[in-house]
Amino acid sequence: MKQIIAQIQNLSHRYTKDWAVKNISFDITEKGILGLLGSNGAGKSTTMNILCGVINQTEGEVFIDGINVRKNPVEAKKLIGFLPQKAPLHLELTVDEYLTHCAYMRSIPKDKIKEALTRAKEKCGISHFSKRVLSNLSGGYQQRVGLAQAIIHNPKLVVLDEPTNGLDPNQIIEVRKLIKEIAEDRSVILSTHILSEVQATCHDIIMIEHGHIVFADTMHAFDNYIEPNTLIIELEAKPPLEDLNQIEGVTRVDFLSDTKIRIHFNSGPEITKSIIQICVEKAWPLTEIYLEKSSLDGIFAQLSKKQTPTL
Ligand SMILES: Nc1ncnc2c1ncn2[C@@H]1O[C@H](COP(=O)(O)OP(=O)(O)OP(=O)(O)O)[C@@H](O)[C@H]1O
Repeated sequence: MKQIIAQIQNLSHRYTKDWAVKNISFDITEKGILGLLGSNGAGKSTTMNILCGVINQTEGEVFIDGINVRKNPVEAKKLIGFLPQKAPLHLELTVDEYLTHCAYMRSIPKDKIKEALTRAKEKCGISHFSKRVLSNLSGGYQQRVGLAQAIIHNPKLVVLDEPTNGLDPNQIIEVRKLIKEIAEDRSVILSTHILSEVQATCHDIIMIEHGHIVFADTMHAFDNYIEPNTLIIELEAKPPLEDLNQIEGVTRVDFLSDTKIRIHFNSGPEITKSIIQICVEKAWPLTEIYLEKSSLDGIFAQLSKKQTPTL
């Protein structure tokens, strides 16, 4: 059984009148990446900031390796590395100057700082930029420096708030790869509003909406749980609408062009068989058929109709 490194118990927080998060509970297991997925304003940053002891929660408790973050923040923070949504970089410093500053802030003994810098820089692929001023690095490399400061003290848990936000597609791929490498030695929790980010990097997923957990399980369970409810077909000629509407399970038909059609259905994905069958019967030359992945909004709509499993 996997060891638990962090426990979030009945966590609630309100800044003013409304609850930003309400009664959230989950565990973070040792090693691997947990994705916290939610749309803007769902409560991801609030949860992360409480987890890292940046703000104190209104209710509930957070334990890192058994240490209560609210009651013993100094000890708890030694176990956590944090890269907030806006990386806390000092752009006028060189990589070495900045990471040395971070090492001091993390109370790393003076004689261990060089070793800590070398290890973090190697892990994050920035050793060759040691003397480079941060403002002269690309966004992707600045984010690597942000990740290096998060692991400078070799924490057991690394918390990353929207770590690929604002990066270009190539930088996103590189940073995701690096996050996976970082998670080989420790636990990582990352927040994002992009489903594909979680699918590309995480083993477990927690979906949060309006401050509540709406789904919590493995990524594998999530992929099996979320069923597509639209598919696209492409034919060589326009088929009669009434024939498509008569297929069992079809709820709506949208013509994207004369020959490309989106079919909404409320039965299982086996509806593809019925569609192929009617194409054969009616001699409609079918050139393409595929199930569409649900959008985040679509998934939230599906989840709200189903009973939600939690970790
Ligand atoms: N300092 C604050 N004062 C008042 N309300 C806040 C504050 N910070 C966040 N909120 C509110 O709390 C709720 C949750 O915000 P939070 O930033 O945690 O969401 P999020 O999922 O991280 O969204 P985003 O991706 O946009 O950062 C939102 O309604 C937000 O407006």
